[in-house]
Amino acid sequence: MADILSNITSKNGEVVGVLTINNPQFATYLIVASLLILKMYGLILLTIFHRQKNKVFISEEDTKMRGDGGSVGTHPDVERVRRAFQNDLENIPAFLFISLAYLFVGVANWAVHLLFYLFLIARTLHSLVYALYVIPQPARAICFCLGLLINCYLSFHVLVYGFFTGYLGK
Ligand SMILES: N[C@@H](CCC(=O)N[C@@H](CS)C(=O)NCC(=O)O)C(=O)O
Repeated sequence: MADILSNITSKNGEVVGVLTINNPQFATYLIVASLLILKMYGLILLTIFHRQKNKVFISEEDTKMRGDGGSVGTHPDVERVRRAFQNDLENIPAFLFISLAYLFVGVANWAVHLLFYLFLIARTLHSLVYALYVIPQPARAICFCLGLLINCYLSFHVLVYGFFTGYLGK
């Protein structure tokens, strides 16, 4: 294990464990993961905002919470944010898992920082151009593809590492 971790050093230059807080790679994971989750909750809040604004609710009992009416139904603004959230669900949980596994591969700090922050930027922009500002394509497709490429790269790297190091001991 020591050789895997030999290039993970803290700010003081000491070799640190993968899942310790003074490992800058793990710190980046914690920061990016929590920001991504907060971003997803931002979309949930935006869904609630559009439901309240347009008085369209998901269940009968919700319509009775307001004195001024409302109905069970949907609205294009609500559906747009829900699609953005659904797309997050298709991409972010995979990142949360594979990026954590990637920390065990033992790569340079800059690679982790670059890939993780790029993913955060790509998914944040995806939400902004899809749910908030409705920017014409290919803006959303570019953001999506960047996130997808990073997830695929991380998965491939972890796969190769798992195979060669785990199975073949190289
Ligand atoms: N589940 C997606 C798969 C393809 C995908 O994620 N495309 C990106 C770039 S065009 C996207 O933002 N799709 C919109 C969406 O998932 O609502 C879909 O049906 O579109």
